[in-house]
Amino acid sequence: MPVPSPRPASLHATPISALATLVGGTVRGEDVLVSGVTLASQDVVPGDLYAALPGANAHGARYAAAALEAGAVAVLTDSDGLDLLVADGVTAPTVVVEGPRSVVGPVARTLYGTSELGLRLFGVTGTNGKTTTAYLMDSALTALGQTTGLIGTVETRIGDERLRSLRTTPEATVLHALLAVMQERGVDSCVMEVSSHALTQHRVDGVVYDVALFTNLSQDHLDFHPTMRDYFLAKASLFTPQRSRRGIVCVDDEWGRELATIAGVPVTTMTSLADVEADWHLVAEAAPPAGGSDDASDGASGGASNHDPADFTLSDGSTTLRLRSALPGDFNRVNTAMAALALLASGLDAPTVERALRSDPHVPGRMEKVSLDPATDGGEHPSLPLVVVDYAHTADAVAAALKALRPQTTGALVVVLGAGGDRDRGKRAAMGRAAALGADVVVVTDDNPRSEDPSVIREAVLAGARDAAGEGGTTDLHDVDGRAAAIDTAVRVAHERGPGSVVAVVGKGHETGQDVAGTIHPFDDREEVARALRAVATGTRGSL
Ligand SMILES: CC(=O)N[C@H]1[C@@H](OP(=O)(O)OP(=O)(O)OC[C@H]2O[C@@H](n3ccc(=O)[nH]c3=O)[C@H](O)[C@@H]2O)O[C@H](CO)[C@@H](O)[C@@H]1O[C@H](C)C(=O)N[C@@H](C)C(=O)N[C@H](CCC(=O)O)C(=O)O
Ligand SMILES: Nc1ncnc2c1ncn2[C@@H]1O[C@H](COP(=O)(O)OP(=O)(O)OP(=O)(O)O)[C@@H](O)[C@H]1O
Repeated sequence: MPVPSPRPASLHATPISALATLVGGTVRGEDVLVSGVTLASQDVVPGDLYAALPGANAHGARYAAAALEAGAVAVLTDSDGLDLLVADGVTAPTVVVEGPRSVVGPVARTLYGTSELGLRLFGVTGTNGKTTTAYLMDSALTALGQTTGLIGTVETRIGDERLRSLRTTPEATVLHALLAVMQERGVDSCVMEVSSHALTQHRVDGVVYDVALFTNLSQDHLDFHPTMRDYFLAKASLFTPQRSRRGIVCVDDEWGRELATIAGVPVTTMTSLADVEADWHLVAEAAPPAGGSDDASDGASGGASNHDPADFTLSDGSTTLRLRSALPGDFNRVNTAMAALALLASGLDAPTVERALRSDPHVPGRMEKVSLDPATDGGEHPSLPLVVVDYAHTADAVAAALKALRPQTTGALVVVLGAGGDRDRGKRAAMGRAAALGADVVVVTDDNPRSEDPSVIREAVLAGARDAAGEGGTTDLHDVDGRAAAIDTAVRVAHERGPGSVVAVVGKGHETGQDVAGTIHPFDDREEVARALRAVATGTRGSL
């Protein structure tokens, strides 16, 4: 998949003097026309303005010469950046403004003509559930015949064109260009994930969401945000008139409840908890009888839609929607309900929303079932365990994923997990604890170790798992160096523990690479699971 760097066909060449006036800056040197803007020297298109921003590693002014070499015709920077340009002998026309990161959005909006968006824009934020909710909405809107755009962790999509996402939420320069291209291609609605990093770094400035959604908040990203409150306030900034028109807030956790009281735009609240006040209540219907529609051994590879139908109602006292979560787990009912309320808020009526959400979404790496294909893998293998690949990488998400799989487990529930290196260290033990409390067997292994020693990360996860023993957590813990070996171990153990065993491989979901010491090695949990299943099937063929 190509990296997203599309530019709209119609450009709004603008003199830098006009941009300086727009952002309250001054021009040094000649007034020139610019037709695009980028903040990465590697992405310059001739005629661009290069936004040289102060960074954690370096000041972007250090890359101005490279940007000009690539065809940029002017620079936007702050006074520190100007000093660096002078020191480096760079004499290009320059717009000087303090806090340049915060003006990149409005500049991009002017150059790409995105101030009046002719499409409906949804923004989803929260610690967990952004990708899933965005896919549910995208799939519902597509089912209604709309042309959709999607911007998120897994991919960026404009209609049928798929682009690789570098981040959950792109830089403002890329975002405005994407929205302009979507307008040109007749996209009706775009659903995008909005990360807390993006909100803090002004990546979505200059964009106003028709509907903003908040799913939940739990510990994550404390390597970036000093405290949970800072993390919360970053998320809350989406619910202000500069950034959205209205909000849908899940008030299942206390952060959602606080957000509903401080939001600067009208919000509709939703809860799945009986004792919490909200505009809309989600009520789960009785689970289908055991052995009902779910079939752990059916053959299709991938896709999560073969799980229990999990019907539920969503009611505000006068209107009741009857909905079905195509994905397992209580939390996916919440995601489906959030999607439903966002669609209602965008003007669709209740029967249309019900119908649209009946489509079967495929959400890559989110509770995605992986099994062998009978056509290519030598027929049915009914004794193999059900294996689910999921992106749970917070303690809350690990607990929720395991809770969702427990009802489908009549043997042992085995989990494979690790924790990412160079990221929030505080969540490692909590993830281990959640794993030991939720599963019968815990296989601790490597996630993306990045620059850290993988054994040190595993030990932190294991320490949390061991601590849970006093609270009834399992003591069946394994430390396995290497994720492929860990998946093998888990599949083998689950198979040995007998029919009805389930394996959850969590943490990397849709990812197709593993970052070890700065090198991305090809690695896809789903492929590794299929390989491990095949090995067990082959090794035990006589008994299958
Ligand atoms: C922590 C963080 O978010 N850092 C972002 C920040 O980097 P920085 O301040 O360290 O930048 P820097 O490396 O010092 O470089 C300074 C400037 O020089 C520019 N530069 C740098 C090198 C070069 O060759 N040419 C060049 O022009 C850079 O584009 C930058 O503008 O500003 C850069 C652009 O200005 C971002 O690319 C960068 O995102 C990094 C790559 C990143 O990984 N961010 C992650 C953590 C992130 O944003 N994640 C969230 C999802 C979180 C989640 O929910 O899981 C996301 O939205 O993806
Ligand atoms: N509403 C929810 N509440 C709690 N956990 C959830 C919820 N939705 C999904 N999860 C869990 O969190 C994991 C990540 O889900 P998803 O990718 O949808 O979230 P996300 O917010 O996009 O995360 P990220 O930004 O890290 O990609 C899932 O694999 C699942 O285990």
